[in-house]
Amino acid sequence: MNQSTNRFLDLVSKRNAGEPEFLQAVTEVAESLIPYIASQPRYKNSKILERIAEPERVVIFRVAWLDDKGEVQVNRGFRVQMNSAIGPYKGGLRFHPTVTLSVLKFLAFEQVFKNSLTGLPMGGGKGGSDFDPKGKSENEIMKFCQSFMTELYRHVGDDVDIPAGDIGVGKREIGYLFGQYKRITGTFNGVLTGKAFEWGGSLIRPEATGYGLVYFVEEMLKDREETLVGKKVLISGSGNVAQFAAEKCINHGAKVLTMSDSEGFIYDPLGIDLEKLEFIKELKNERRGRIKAYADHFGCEYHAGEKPWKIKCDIALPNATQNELALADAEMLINNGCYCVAEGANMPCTPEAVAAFNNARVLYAPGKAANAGGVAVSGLEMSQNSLRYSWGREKVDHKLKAIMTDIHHICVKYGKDEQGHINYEKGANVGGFVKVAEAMLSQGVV
Ligand SMILES: NC(=O)C1=CN([C@@H]2O[C@H](COP(=O)(O)OP(=O)(O)OC[C@H]3O[C@@H](n4cnc5c(N)ncnc54)[C@H](O)[C@@H]3O)[C@@H](O)[C@H]2O)C=CC1
Ligand SMILES: O=C(O)CCC(=O)C(=O)O
Repeated sequence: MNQSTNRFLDLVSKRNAGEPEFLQAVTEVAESLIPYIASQPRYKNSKILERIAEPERVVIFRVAWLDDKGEVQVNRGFRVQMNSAIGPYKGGLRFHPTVTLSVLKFLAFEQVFKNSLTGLPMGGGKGGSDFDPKGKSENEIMKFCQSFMTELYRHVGDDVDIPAGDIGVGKREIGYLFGQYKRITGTFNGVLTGKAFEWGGSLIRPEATGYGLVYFVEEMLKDREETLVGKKVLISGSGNVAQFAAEKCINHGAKVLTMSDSEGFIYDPLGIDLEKLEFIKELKNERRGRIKAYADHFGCEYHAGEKPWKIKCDIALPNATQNELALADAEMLINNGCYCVAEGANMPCTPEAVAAFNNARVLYAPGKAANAGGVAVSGLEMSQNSLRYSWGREKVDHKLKAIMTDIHHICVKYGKDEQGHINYEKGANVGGFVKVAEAMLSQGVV
C-alpha cells in the first residue's frame, strides 16, 4: 500500500471507527483507485474520493410495532443516502438481524460504483433494519413494513431515493411498503422497484440479478473461448439471487452441484435440474423452510454448518452474504481447479480470498460488476414507470444482457494488465468511479 493510500485510509478509519464492513469496502476500492487518481490531478485536488467515502446523509429511526401477542417490539431502521451525483439514490433494503450502520454503509458505498457501471442515471443508497423476518407471521411482516415506511416515506420519492429489495425483502415486503407509502402520501408512483408486475413492476426484475450474473460469467468465459456447457458450478445461498443464477446456469448447460442457507449446504452430484430447483423455490419462497429439506427429499448429501467451497468445481458463485468465502475456502477452490469466481452477493469474498484469486490468476469478478443486473433492471423499472408503460420479457432481458456485456467491456478497458490478465476488481472500481467523479466535478464542491 502506498503512502497516499495509507493517509486516506487512516482518515477514513478514524472517522468511521467500529465499522469494519464499511472500512473493508473502502479499503478494497482505495487500493485500486488511489494509484489511478494519482495520475488525474483534477480528481485528487477536488478530493473526490474523500467525498465519495462520506455519505451525503444517513437517516436512523425507531421502528416500533405490535407482534401477534400484542407485545411491543422495537427495531432500528436506516437509510444511507451515499451519493446522488449521477441520479437519485437507488439501492435495496435489507431486513436481517446482522444489519448495522457499518453493513449498510458498505452496501451503499458499493452501490455507488455498481449503479454507475450500469450506465443508468442512478446514485447510490441502501437501507434496512435489524428486524429478523425468520419465524414471523404474515401479519407481523406487514405490521413491521407499515411501521418502517411510516418514517421512511418522508426521505424517499421517485425523484429522490428509490429503495428496492435485498436480503429479507422481496415482492411481499415491497408490496406492504408500497401500500403504506401510498396510504400516507396519496400518490401512486415509482418510489420503489421490485414491485409485482400487476401494479408497476418490471418483467425480469425478480430474475435479473441471477440472470445478469450468469451473463457476466459467460462474457468472462468467452475470453477463454469457453461456454457454460458441462461446467460444474457451486452456488451458495438459496434466495432470490441464488435461485435465478441456478436457473440460468441449468438452462445454459452447466451442472449446479450445491445450494445453501445459513444452516448448511446440499451437495447433489447428479446436478440440480429445473424440477429440483422448483422444489427449492417453493421451499424457500412459499414454505420458508430450510435447505436440508432438499437433501431429505431427494436423498443427497447435506453438510450442516458448512459452506460449499470444498466441493470440486470449475466455477463458484457466492450468492448468500458478505464475507462468506475466506482465504482457506479460496485455497480449497484453487487447489480443486476452480478457475472462475463471480460474486452474486455483495462482498462475499474476504480481501485475503480476493488476493489469493488474483495471485492464482483465477477469473474473479466483484459483486459491483457481476451482480449489477438487479439494480440495472430496477433502473429499467423506473423508466417504465415514468413512461406509464410496461415492456415485454424479451425486451427487458435483451437490455439486461446488453448492460452486463457493457459492464464487462468497462472492466476489460480499465482492468487489463500488460500480460493480458483482466483484473476485474480494478476495472470495476476505476470504471465505476470515473462517471461519478466527472459528475461531482461538474456540480462543484457539495
Ligand atoms: N436481490 C437482489 O436483486 C440483489 C441482491 N444482491 C446480494 O445478493 C445476496 C443475496 O441476496 P438475495 O438473494 O436478494 O436475498 P434473499 O433474502 O432472497 O436470500 C438470502 C440468502 O442468503 C442466505 N444467507 C443469509 N445470511 C446468511 C449467512 N449468514 N450465512 C449463509 N447464508 C446466509 C439465506 O439463507 C438466503 O439463501 C446479498 O448479498 C445481496 O446484497 C446483490 C444485488 C442485487
Ligand atoms: O434494485 C435495487 O435497487 C437494489 C439492488 C441492490 O440492492 C443491490 O444491487 O445490491
